[in-house]
Amino acid sequence: MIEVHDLSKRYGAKTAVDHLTFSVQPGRITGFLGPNGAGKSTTMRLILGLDRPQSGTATIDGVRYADLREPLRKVGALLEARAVHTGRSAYNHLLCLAQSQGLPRKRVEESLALVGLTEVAKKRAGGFSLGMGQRLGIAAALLGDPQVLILDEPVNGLDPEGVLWIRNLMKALAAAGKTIFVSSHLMSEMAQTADHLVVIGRGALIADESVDAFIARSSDHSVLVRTPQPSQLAKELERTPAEGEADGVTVATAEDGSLIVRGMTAQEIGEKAAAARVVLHELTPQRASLEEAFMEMTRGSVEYHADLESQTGGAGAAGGGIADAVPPGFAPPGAVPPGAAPPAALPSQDRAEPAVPTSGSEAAE
Ligand SMILES: Nc1ncnc2c1ncn2[C@@H]1O[C@H](COP(=O)(O)OP(=O)(O)OP(=O)(O)O)[C@@H](O)[C@H]1O
Repeated sequence: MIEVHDLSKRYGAKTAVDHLTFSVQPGRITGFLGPNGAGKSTTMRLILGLDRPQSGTATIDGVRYADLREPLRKVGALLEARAVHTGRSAYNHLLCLAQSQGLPRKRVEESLALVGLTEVAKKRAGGFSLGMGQRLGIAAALLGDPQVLILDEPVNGLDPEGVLWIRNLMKALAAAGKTIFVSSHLMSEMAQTADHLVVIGRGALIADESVDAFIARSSDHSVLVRTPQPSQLAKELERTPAEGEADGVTVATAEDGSLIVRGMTAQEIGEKAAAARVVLHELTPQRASLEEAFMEMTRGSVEYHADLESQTGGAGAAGGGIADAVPPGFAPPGAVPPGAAPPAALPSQDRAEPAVPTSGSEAAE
């Protein structure tokens, strides 16, 4: 189990992690979400002892990472994708890591097989594609057959088959009782993978709950209604509520003529329709997607808004422009938010040196 208690980290005037408390339980996949710059990577680095917090603690099964006797047997980590600059073969890269930790050579072969790199094991890792580099990083994380896995954006650079592979791998590991803590920007992927979510914004905790509870808590609940008498039903639903009835009901008409009702349950709508002798062809509660719930819940915590208005000549406001397609707070791949250089590129005076290599690709450099 990972336990984070009252953890805070500042870089100069910037608070990257703000009194964060949560725990990550074994036997399930915990997704770690937050807008760009929310502090996810910093939190993971703090858990892995790669940065020193100003206050608070982060422990793995009650022990700080730096105090773990055999860290790779306890925790495997893949930090955010970086280029693999190694002239070593994938095999030798893993072998160096294994030897530094007293792990048997057979774990190198097993890990390579697990991530599907056996055939290219003798090839120079520096020549690997982003996806192959990710697989190598995951092989390094799995080397010590650790109880806890910390994965920062593991699907980054993977093709659909690779995404499916890592999803199934994480599910199998969680089912085997391991603790899986994984960050991702891909909400649809997280919705299919995670059992539990820890959501942060501007370094502070926004949610620590199941995916279902998180979605249910987002305010966008609506019911889709199909009826041959839409205007009669809309009038019924929107009329001044009687004592004890739901207030603030809104009814919108979709392009296909169906009604989208907010502020009432499907049951209430059905009963009103029956009382008014309105025929219903469909009555379906609409569940927000994880992406919609995430946008709703993190709206106040998004730091980096792209200035889409100026790029689209205001088309965003009118609908149908780029602004409609790109969620706020999500920079395009490779874009660096203003003032937010990736941690790897920043001066290292504020970082503690890792006691042992933790992340795959660059660890043995
Ligand atoms: N070494 C550092 N020096 C200065 N500021 C830093 C450093 N590392 C992170 N930050 C800042 O701390 C904040 C949190 O960054 P972090 O990389 O942890 O966020 P994140 O949630 O992982 O973001 P993303 O989703 O974009 O990867 C950002 O504002 C970032 O600019």
